[in-house]
Amino acid sequence: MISLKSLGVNKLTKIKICGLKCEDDILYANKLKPDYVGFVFAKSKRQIDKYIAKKLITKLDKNIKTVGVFLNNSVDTVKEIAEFCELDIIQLHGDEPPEYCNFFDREVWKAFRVKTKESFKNLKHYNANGYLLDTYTKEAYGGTGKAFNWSLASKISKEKFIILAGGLSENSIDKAIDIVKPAVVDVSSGVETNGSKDFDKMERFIGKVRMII
Ligand SMILES: O=C(O)c1ccccc1NCC(=O)[C@H](O)[C@H](O)COP(=O)(O)O
Repeated sequence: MISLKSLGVNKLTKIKICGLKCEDDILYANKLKPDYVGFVFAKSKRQIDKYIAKKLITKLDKNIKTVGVFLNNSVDTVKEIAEFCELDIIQLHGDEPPEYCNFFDREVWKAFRVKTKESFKNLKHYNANGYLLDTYTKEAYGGTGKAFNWSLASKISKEKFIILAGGLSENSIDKAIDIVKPAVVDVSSGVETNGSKDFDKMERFIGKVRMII
Protein backbone atom coordinates (compact mmCIF):
# COMPACT_ATOMS: atom_id res chain seq x y z
CA MET A 1 0.00 0.00 0.00
CA ILE A 2 1.25 3.52 -0.84
CA SER A 3 1.76 5.64 2.26
CA LEU A 4 1.25 9.42 2.29
CA LYS A 5 4.84 9.74 3.40
CA SER A 6 6.16 7.98 0.29
CA LEU A 7 4.35 10.50 -1.95
CA GLY A 8 6.42 13.37 -0.58
CA VAL A 9 3.67 15.98 -0.83
CA ASN A 10 0.22 15.30 0.54
CA LYS A 11 -2.32 16.27 -2.09
CA LEU A 12 -4.82 13.78 -0.76
CA THR A 13 -5.97 15.38 2.45
CA LYS A 14 -8.14 18.44 1.93
CA ILE A 15 -8.25 21.26 4.47
CA LYS A 16 -11.16 23.20 5.96
CA ILE A 17 -10.54 26.28 8.09
CA CYS A 18 -13.68 26.99 10.07
CA GLY A 19 -15.11 30.06 11.79
CA LEU A 20 -14.07 32.91 9.48
CA LYS A 21 -15.59 36.17 10.70
CA CYS A 22 -13.85 39.19 9.20
CA GLU A 23 -12.01 40.58 6.18
CA ASP A 24 -8.57 39.66 7.57
CA ASP A 25 -9.67 36.01 7.75
CA ILE A 26 -10.63 36.17 4.06
CA LEU A 27 -7.25 37.72 3.16
CA TYR A 28 -5.49 34.90 5.04
CA ALA A 29 -7.58 32.26 3.26
CA ASN A 30 -6.99 33.83 -0.18
CA LYS A 31 -3.28 33.75 0.47
CA LEU A 32 -3.05 30.24 1.98
CA LYS A 33 -5.74 28.58 -0.14
CA PRO A 34 -7.37 25.96 2.07
CA ASP A 35 -9.82 23.79 0.13
CA TYR A 36 -12.81 24.86 2.23
CA VAL A 37 -13.69 27.63 4.65
CA GLY A 38 -16.52 27.50 7.16
CA PHE A 39 -18.95 30.18 8.35
CA VAL A 40 -20.72 29.41 11.62
CA PHE A 41 -24.40 30.41 11.53
CA ALA A 42 -24.99 28.55 14.80
CA LYS A 43 -24.98 30.28 18.19
CA SER A 44 -21.29 30.53 19.03
CA LYS A 45 -18.53 32.98 19.70
CA ARG A 46 -17.80 32.52 15.97
CA GLN A 47 -21.37 33.16 14.84
CA ILE A 48 -21.69 35.34 11.77
CA ASP A 49 -24.82 36.88 10.28
CA LYS A 50 -25.79 36.12 6.73
CA TYR A 51 -25.24 39.67 5.48
CA ILE A 52 -21.62 39.77 6.68
CA ALA A 53 -21.00 36.23 5.44
CA LYS A 54 -22.34 37.10 1.97
CA LYS A 55 -20.12 40.18 1.79
CA LEU A 56 -17.04 38.19 2.86
CA ILE A 57 -17.80 35.40 0.39
CA THR A 58 -17.79 37.89 -2.52
CA LYS A 59 -14.15 38.63 -1.59
CA LEU A 60 -13.12 34.98 -1.26
CA ASP A 61 -11.02 33.19 -3.92
CA LYS A 62 -13.57 31.34 -6.08
CA ASN A 63 -11.55 28.10 -5.89
CA ILE A 64 -12.18 27.84 -2.15
CA LYS A 65 -15.47 26.13 -1.31
CA THR A 66 -17.76 27.65 1.29
CA VAL A 67 -19.33 25.62 4.09
CA GLY A 68 -22.19 26.95 6.24
CA VAL A 69 -22.34 25.46 9.74
CA PHE A 70 -25.90 25.07 11.08
CA LEU A 71 -27.19 23.72 14.37
CA ASN A 72 -30.75 22.44 14.75
CA ASN A 73 -32.22 25.13 12.49
CA SER A 74 -35.39 24.69 10.46
CA VAL A 75 -34.94 23.41 6.91
CA ASP A 76 -36.33 26.70 5.60
CA THR A 77 -33.79 28.77 7.54
CA VAL A 78 -30.90 26.64 6.29
CA LYS A 79 -32.18 26.78 2.69
CA GLU A 80 -32.70 30.53 2.85
CA ILE A 81 -29.19 31.26 4.19
CA ALA A 82 -27.54 28.74 1.83
CA GLU A 83 -29.19 30.39 -1.16
CA PHE A 84 -28.61 33.94 0.04
CA CYS A 85 -24.88 33.33 0.66
CA GLU A 86 -24.52 30.91 -2.29
CA LEU A 87 -22.90 28.34 -0.03
CA ASP A 88 -21.36 25.26 -1.64
CA ILE A 89 -21.90 22.95 1.32
CA ILE A 90 -24.34 22.74 4.23
CA GLN A 91 -22.82 21.34 7.44
CA LEU A 92 -25.46 20.09 9.87
CA HIS A 93 -23.80 20.13 13.27
CA GLY A 94 -26.74 19.39 15.57
CA ASP A 95 -29.24 16.63 16.25
CA GLU A 96 -30.87 16.74 12.83
CA PRO A 97 -32.65 13.46 11.91
CA PRO A 98 -31.61 11.41 8.83
CA GLU A 99 -34.42 12.62 6.55
CA TYR A 100 -33.28 16.22 7.10
CA CYS A 101 -30.34 15.63 4.73
CA ASN A 102 -32.65 15.05 1.78
CA PHE A 103 -34.18 18.52 1.64
CA PHE A 104 -31.27 20.44 0.13
CA ASP A 105 -30.13 21.15 -3.41
CA ARG A 106 -26.45 21.21 -2.53
CA GLU A 107 -23.81 19.10 -0.81
CA VAL A 108 -24.54 18.16 2.82
CA TRP A 109 -22.04 17.20 5.53
CA LYS A 110 -23.53 15.69 8.69
CA ALA A 111 -21.62 16.05 11.96
CA PHE A 112 -21.39 13.31 14.59
CA ARG A 113 -19.97 14.06 18.02
CA VAL A 114 -17.70 11.23 19.08
CA LYS A 115 -17.42 9.85 22.61
CA THR A 116 -17.29 6.07 22.12
CA LYS A 117 -17.52 3.74 19.13
CA GLU A 118 -21.30 3.85 19.57
CA SER A 119 -21.29 7.54 18.71
CA PHE A 120 -21.65 7.04 14.99
CA LYS A 121 -23.75 3.90 14.92
CA ASN A 122 -26.57 5.93 13.29
CA LEU A 123 -24.33 7.28 10.57
CA LYS A 124 -25.48 4.62 8.09
CA HIS A 125 -29.01 6.08 8.15
CA TYR A 126 -27.85 9.46 6.86
CA ASN A 127 -27.64 10.09 3.14
CA ALA A 128 -24.92 12.75 3.30
CA ASN A 129 -22.02 13.64 1.01
CA GLY A 130 -19.63 13.77 3.96
CA TYR A 131 -19.56 12.76 7.61
CA LEU A 132 -17.84 15.15 10.00
CA LEU A 133 -16.51 13.62 13.20
CA ASP A 134 -16.07 16.09 16.04
CA THR A 135 -15.50 15.67 19.75
CA TYR A 136 -18.40 15.16 22.13
CA THR A 137 -18.47 17.58 25.06
CA LYS A 138 -21.35 18.45 27.38
CA GLU A 139 -20.75 22.17 27.01
CA ALA A 140 -20.86 22.78 23.25
CA TYR A 141 -21.65 21.20 19.91
CA GLY A 142 -18.42 22.26 18.24
CA GLY A 143 -15.47 24.57 18.05
CA THR A 144 -14.24 23.40 21.46
CA GLY A 145 -10.60 22.74 20.60
CA LYS A 146 -10.89 19.27 22.15
CA ALA A 147 -9.82 16.07 20.42
CA PHE A 148 -11.39 12.59 20.64
CA ASN A 149 -9.75 9.18 20.48
CA TRP A 150 -8.88 9.08 16.76
CA SER A 151 -8.49 5.31 16.66
CA LEU A 152 -12.32 5.12 16.93
CA ALA A 153 -12.50 6.64 13.42
CA SER A 154 -9.87 4.65 11.56
CA LYS A 155 -12.32 2.03 10.24
CA ILE A 156 -15.15 4.34 9.16
CA SER A 157 -12.77 6.52 7.15
CA LYS A 158 -12.11 3.56 4.84
CA GLU A 159 -15.81 3.43 3.99
CA LYS A 160 -17.03 7.02 3.97
CA PHE A 161 -15.95 10.57 3.06
CA ILE A 162 -14.79 11.64 6.52
CA ILE A 163 -14.07 15.17 7.69
CA LEU A 164 -11.99 14.94 10.87
CA ALA A 165 -12.52 17.79 13.34
CA GLY A 166 -11.99 18.54 17.01
CA GLY A 167 -8.88 19.91 18.62
CA LEU A 168 -6.61 19.60 15.60
CA SER A 169 -3.51 21.78 15.53
CA GLU A 170 -0.10 21.96 13.91
CA ASN A 171 1.19 19.80 16.78
CA SER A 172 -1.26 16.96 16.40
CA ILE A 173 -2.16 16.92 12.74
CA ASP A 174 0.50 14.42 11.55
CA LYS A 175 -0.64 11.85 14.06
CA ALA A 176 -4.35 12.49 13.36
CA ILE A 177 -3.88 11.98 9.59
CA ASP A 178 -1.75 8.92 10.15
CA ILE A 179 -4.38 7.25 12.32
CA VAL A 180 -7.62 8.32 10.60
CA LYS A 181 -6.61 9.09 7.00
CA PRO A 182 -9.61 11.39 6.59
CA ALA A 183 -10.65 13.00 3.30
CA VAL A 184 -10.66 16.43 4.97
CA VAL A 185 -9.18 17.89 8.16
CA ASP A 186 -11.13 20.70 9.81
CA VAL A 187 -9.65 23.18 12.27
CA SER A 188 -10.85 26.25 14.10
CA SER A 189 -9.46 26.80 17.64
CA GLY A 190 -6.06 25.39 16.65
CA VAL A 191 -5.43 28.25 14.22
CA GLU A 192 -6.59 31.03 16.53
CA THR A 193 -4.89 33.34 19.05
CA ASN A 194 -7.07 35.18 21.55
CA GLY A 195 -10.22 34.28 19.62
CA SER A 196 -9.04 35.53 16.22
CA LYS A 197 -7.67 33.60 13.29
CA ASP A 198 -3.86 33.67 13.34
CA PHE A 199 -2.16 33.80 9.91
CA ASP A 200 1.06 32.11 11.12
CA LYS A 201 -0.80 29.24 12.76
CA MET A 202 -2.95 28.79 9.66
CA GLU A 203 0.16 28.78 7.48
CA ARG A 204 1.94 26.21 9.64
CA PHE A 205 -1.16 23.99 9.87
CA ILE A 206 -1.75 24.03 6.11
CA GLY A 207 1.98 23.59 5.46
CA LYS A 208 2.08 20.56 7.70
CA VAL A 209 -0.94 18.90 6.09
CA ARG A 210 0.30 19.51 2.54
CA MET A 211 3.93 18.63 3.11
CA ILE A 212 3.62 15.50 5.18
CA ILE A 213 6.87 13.74 4.38
O1 LIG B 1 -16.83 26.60 15.74
C1 LIG B 1 -17.82 26.82 16.47
O2 LIG B 1 -17.82 27.77 17.26
C2 LIG B 1 -19.01 25.91 16.42
C3 LIG B 1 -20.05 26.14 17.28
C4 LIG B 1 -21.18 25.32 17.26
C5 LIG B 1 -21.25 24.28 16.36
C6 LIG B 1 -20.21 24.03 15.48
C7 LIG B 1 -19.08 24.84 15.50
N1 LIG B 1 -17.99 24.60 14.66
C8 LIG B 1 -18.02 23.55 13.71
C9 LIG B 1 -16.75 23.20 13.05
O3 LIG B 1 -16.80 22.71 11.94
C10 LIG B 1 -15.41 23.34 13.76
O4 LIG B 1 -14.42 23.51 12.81
C11 LIG B 1 -15.14 22.04 14.51
O5 LIG B 1 -16.06 21.94 15.55
C12 LIG B 1 -13.69 21.99 15.07
O6 LIG B 1 -13.44 23.00 15.97
P1 LIG B 1 -12.06 23.03 16.83
O7 LIG B 1 -12.09 21.90 17.78
O8 LIG B 1 -12.12 24.36 17.51
O9 LIG B 1 -10.92 22.95 15.85
